Amino acid sequence: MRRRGGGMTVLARRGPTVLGGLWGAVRPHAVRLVLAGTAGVAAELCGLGLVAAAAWLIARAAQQPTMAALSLAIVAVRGFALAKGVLRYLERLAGHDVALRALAELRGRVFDALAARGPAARGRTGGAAGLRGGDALTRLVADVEAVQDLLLRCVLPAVAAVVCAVAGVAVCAAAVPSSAPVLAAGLAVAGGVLPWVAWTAGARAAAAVAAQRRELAVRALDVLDGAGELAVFGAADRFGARAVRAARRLERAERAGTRVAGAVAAAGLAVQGATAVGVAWQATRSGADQVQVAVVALTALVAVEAVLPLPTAAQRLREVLAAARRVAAVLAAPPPSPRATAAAKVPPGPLSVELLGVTVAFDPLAGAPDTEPAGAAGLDGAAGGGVALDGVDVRVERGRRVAIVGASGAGKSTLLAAVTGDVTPVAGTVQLAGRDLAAHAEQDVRAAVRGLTQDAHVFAGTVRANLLMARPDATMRQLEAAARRARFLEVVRELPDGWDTRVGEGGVGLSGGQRQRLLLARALLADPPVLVLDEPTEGLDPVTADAITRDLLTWPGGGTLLLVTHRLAALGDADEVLVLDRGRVVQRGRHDDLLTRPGPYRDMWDAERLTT
Ligand SMILES: Nc1ncnc2c1ncn2[C@@H]1O[C@H](COP(=O)(O)OP(=O)(O)OP(=O)(O)O)[C@@H](O)[C@H]1O
Repeated sequence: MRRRGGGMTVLARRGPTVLGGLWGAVRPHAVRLVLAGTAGVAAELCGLGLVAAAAWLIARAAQQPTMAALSLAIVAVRGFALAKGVLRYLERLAGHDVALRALAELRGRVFDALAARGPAARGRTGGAAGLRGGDALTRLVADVEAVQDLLLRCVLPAVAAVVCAVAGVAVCAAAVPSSAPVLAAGLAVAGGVLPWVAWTAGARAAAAVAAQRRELAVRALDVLDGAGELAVFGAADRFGARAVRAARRLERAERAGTRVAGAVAAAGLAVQGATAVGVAWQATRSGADQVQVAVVALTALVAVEAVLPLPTAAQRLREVLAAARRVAAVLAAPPPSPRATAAAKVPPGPLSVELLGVTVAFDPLAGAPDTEPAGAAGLDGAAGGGVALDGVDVRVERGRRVAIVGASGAGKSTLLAAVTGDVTPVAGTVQLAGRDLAAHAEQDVRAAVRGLTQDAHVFAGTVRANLLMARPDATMRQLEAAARRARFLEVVRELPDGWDTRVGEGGVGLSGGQRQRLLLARALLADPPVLVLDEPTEGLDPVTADAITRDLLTWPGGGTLLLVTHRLAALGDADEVLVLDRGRVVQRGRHDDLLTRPGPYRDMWDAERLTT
């Protein structure tokens, strides 16, 4: 359950769990952290001692005592001044050292946590972690980086401030006891009230800035990505003006945030001055001499100064905690579906695939499969409301070639994702070669069930390397055979450097159809025991598409084939056609038989014939 709310109480409730998740990364460097903290505290104390000793020295010197009476104070001033510089340097050195080490450790842990979840956590269909690619990257880079500020800008300054404040009160209490409560009150305002104001008011300002930043990003992307269409429709000026208005709103929000920070900083200085004056006044009233008054007044100045960074730390803490919470969520997420300790061996050759009452539900907002059991998730059993597959029962015998068709959004890709293990059903099981997917080692399943998904990627490199990654030991003959079947060989021959032509980022641009044929050739070269192909002929002309589909369905040898397609014309050779509608198998059989019966398949067939 997610709870909204601001204020320090929220930090108190959530802090331990969030910080607990991060402590693991800092713990190996705890000694360095303690060293940094000690050096920081000692530097602040030296600053305090320096001012107290200097104040005493100046005030006492005005009374023209003997040199011997001043010598100890002179040495103390020199000693404190030198030590303060050295200790401050040590604190910076050790603090940054521990922060960077913890950062590297944390980044490694987040990476391991993401990697342990496998592609399911990052792919198109999301996964148990529910992270999309961009989100995963943000957590790995920006969020982890923000967490280092927790040490450098929040924890270390806070520790130094508290110790310095206590020491300041102790010095005042020793010099003029009645001045100590005045200093304590000033410290409470500067170190308690002002950080709370910064935390509360800063949150509102930060939320406004974040909202306006998002708004500007959306507007700017509209203008940049849609520049062509906007020019055609004569709407470029209108959209440009909207982006400019969003930029102005962001500027106003940022100024408001800066005003808050400025006001808090000014209030801090005012409190510092007022505390010093108040302490001096109280000391004078209680009959202290000139030297004592000077010592307590300057001590108060330094003690309050030590807590002045706290409001800024509170503001930063709010941002850092949000990042820390996201990082902790990655670290604390439960491991992927449990695998059997003694994984069953995947047999060689074509494999049977069976779905038994498989239901897959997506959280419509998060874009990740819901992993709650069906009852707990409140499913009503009907498709819709995030249910992509609804109790699907299908058995595909080994070596069979099955086509899966249906309207857009019917659940075809989700069915393939369930078979590859990229989504975890909320109910039912998927079996490979008669055993649950979970009974096999994950890498064995990935090696046995693969092919072409909708978000397959062309990598930056040569055409040859792009294909060989599916089967590094493939011979030239195998390479050419796969390319020929995918109608990609003719494309290779036209390319400037043939197989050695560079494609992908920074390479030769491939058309949508050429890219699709490359990806299909790669899938065919892999030749896995279960080949899953999601719309392999998308973007190709109908004649080529049908020829490829016919080849896929009739080619001798090869593994079990699950083929998602929108074209029905070439499905006469499929062993079976499954018709999906809103997550359910509503028809199944051979192409010719299905055409003899009224139903969705014949409707789709009629529609296809009309359009071609
Ligand atoms: N990552 C996701 N997050 C949320 N909902 C999803 C996600 N992936 C699929 N869905 C939903 O699941 C349902 C089935 O989607 P799926 O991609 O399986 O359909 P499809 O039949 O392959 O469609 P198409 O032919 O358009 O590719 C749709 O309602 C879709 O919105």
